Amino acid sequence: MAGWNESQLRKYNIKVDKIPTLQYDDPKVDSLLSNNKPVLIKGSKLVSQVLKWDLDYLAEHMNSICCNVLVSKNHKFKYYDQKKITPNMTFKPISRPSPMIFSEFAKKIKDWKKGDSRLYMQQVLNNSISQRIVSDFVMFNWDWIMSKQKVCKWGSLTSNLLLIAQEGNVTPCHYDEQQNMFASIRGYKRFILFPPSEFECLYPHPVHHPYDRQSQVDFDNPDYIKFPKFKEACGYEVIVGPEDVLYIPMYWFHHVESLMHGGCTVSVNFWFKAGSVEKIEYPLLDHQKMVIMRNVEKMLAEALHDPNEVGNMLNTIVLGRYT
Ligand SMILES: CCC[C@@H](CC(=O)O)C(=O)C(=O)O
Ligand SMILES: [Zn+2]
Repeated sequence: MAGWNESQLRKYNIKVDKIPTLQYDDPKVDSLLSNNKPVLIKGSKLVSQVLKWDLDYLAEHMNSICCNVLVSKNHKFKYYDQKKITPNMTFKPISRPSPMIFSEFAKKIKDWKKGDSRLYMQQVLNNSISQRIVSDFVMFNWDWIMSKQKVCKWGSLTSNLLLIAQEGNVTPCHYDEQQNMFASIRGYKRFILFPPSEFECLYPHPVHHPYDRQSQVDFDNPDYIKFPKFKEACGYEVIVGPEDVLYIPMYWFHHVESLMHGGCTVSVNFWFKAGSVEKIEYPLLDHQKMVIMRNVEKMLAEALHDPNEVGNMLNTIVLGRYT
């Protein structure tokens, strides 16, 4: 019945459990959402009006729009923050931005051969795209998604990213600081999610590194010497297909891949700001501890006036005293 099979998944040596799959009107959906627990939601019809968004349709209606496209020498598209690249830093990312007009992107995809650089379009949807795309966009099931935003007391919707990936593309393991309702329009994507409690097993880069929020572990070839606890990482796996909506809680790590031999995937995400916490309760939640750790790194870098001094000071504080 499923439109995919195991041979289309990349092989990793990671322990995974399942994520609950529920119908959109199941009352358990709201309790999982409100408790920052991932859930795959079926039947919401969030993007049912845009299932026609395939490469040809989008090329026809976005033809000359210049879009944000990433180019990678391999299959991984590891995001980096350009603002964190300092002049005296030697930073050589594998994937880099290469803006191009949609028709050029579509042509490169069609003509793509093994060995060519891979492409990944990640374009913010706004009203400057094109009349037709805007008129499709307003047909999303906004009543439903806004009702979820309300019941979970999330903050404002910040952006919708239109994601067009080649089969086999991977977004390596990272976390985001926003709530995410991820909708699949075409194709199948495999998600491996890890709760904030797995922080110690995933070794995110330092906050001041361009790869802030990204795991240092290469899932294709993990360095168990540098990252020994990665062996103990426990994740959750789910395949997201057309019309499915996956809730990715803020601060949950996620690895995402477009299934191999499955053709291009088209997805749209809905990023919401976190809600304002009424009052802090103890014990703290794991994601709140990630926020505290981020603030400690930021504060120390500020006080020391040099991000490279932060590690030394943290070691001085901890080694032989807290360990
Ligand atoms: C740039 C966003 C990419 C996306 C993962 C993917 O679909 O490849 C993701 O990580 C998210 O929606 O948070
Ligand atoms: Zn993400």
